[in-house]
Amino acid sequence: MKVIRNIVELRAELKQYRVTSNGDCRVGLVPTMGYLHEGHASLMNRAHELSDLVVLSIFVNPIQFGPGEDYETYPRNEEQDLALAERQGVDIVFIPQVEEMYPTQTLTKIRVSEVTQLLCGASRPGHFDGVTTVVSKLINIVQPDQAYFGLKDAQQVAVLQQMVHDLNMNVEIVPCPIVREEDGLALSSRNVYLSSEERKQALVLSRSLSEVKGTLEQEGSLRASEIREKLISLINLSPLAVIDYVEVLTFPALSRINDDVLLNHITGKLIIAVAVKFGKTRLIDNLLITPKEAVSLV
Ligand SMILES: Nc1ncnc2c1ncn2[C@@H]1O[C@H](COP(=O)(O)OP(=O)(O)OP(=O)(O)O)[C@@H](O)[C@H]1O
Ligand SMILES: CC(C)(CO)[C@@H](O)C(=O)[O-]
Ligand code: BAL
Repeated sequence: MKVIRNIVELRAELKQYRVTSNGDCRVGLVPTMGYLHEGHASLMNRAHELSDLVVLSIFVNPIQFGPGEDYETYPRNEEQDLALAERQGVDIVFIPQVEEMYPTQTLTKIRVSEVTQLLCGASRPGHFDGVTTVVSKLINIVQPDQAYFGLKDAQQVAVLQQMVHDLNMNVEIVPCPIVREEDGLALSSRNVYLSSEERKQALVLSRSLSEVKGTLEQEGSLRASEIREKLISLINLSPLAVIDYVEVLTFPALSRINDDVLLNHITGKLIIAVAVKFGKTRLIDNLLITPKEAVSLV
């Protein structure tokens, strides 16, 4: 496994690789902010299935954090990350410093409209501009055939798919399923911030989502507002939970659903997404469903 910290060297290494394989190789990019866990490992596994060379990037991207967010305290552990990457058979790990990615004042930003307006985009103004800008830079540097992202951050997947479509980027965004702890909590680097009581109560995210999934499977004719109300009352049973948002939207367009519409009349996918704060820690989780399929399970 090669650990590379600058762009010139990374480009040279990739060029060499492409020349030796006569261009007959698929390069896969797995962008992360480090503090790696089994959710990240699942992206690397998927990358080994579809790509021949796996490039992992580890970069805590300052421009996707808002003022007062946790950029400075975001968990970091390079040694542990390199051990996990090695175990996963990653070929190249790219770990740039902030000065390498943003050497002078950056005057260009990539902004996707509409799909960035609700959910995390509403709670974290400017966040997705930071994500789309850094992911564009990583795609330009690595020129991957595939780039792998987790559906824990489902809005991020929708935004990035829109971006590569709109900008004709020659890369496939590969969404990967959410990896959970045995008790259901979605893995997240930020779980490390939780106190033991907060960790127990954080289960309310996955449990309330499973419960509304069960309700949808049993009763087809529900409205988005009924799902939202049920989720809000379930989450509020946890005294430490402070709801940021609870939304039921179409996916990947991320549009609101008029309350005249019964969900079982919708043919496409829906996302039921929640963001909840426990103390200073903000956790997200979601469920992607196809209502017609959910109803036909009955
Ligand atoms: N539980 C998970 N299952 C699947 N993919 C995940 C999971 N957690 C993170 N990922 C994916 O890993 C990639 C890198 O995410 P990141 O480094 O921000 O980790 P994170 O655990 O999501 O951290 P954070 O606590 O900042 O949300 C993203 O594509 C993200 O969706
Ligand atoms: C995609 C990403 C690595 C960009 O910084 C980040 O948003 C993340 O970890 O999901
Ligand atoms: N995985 C999302 C990165 C962030 O919260 O900034």
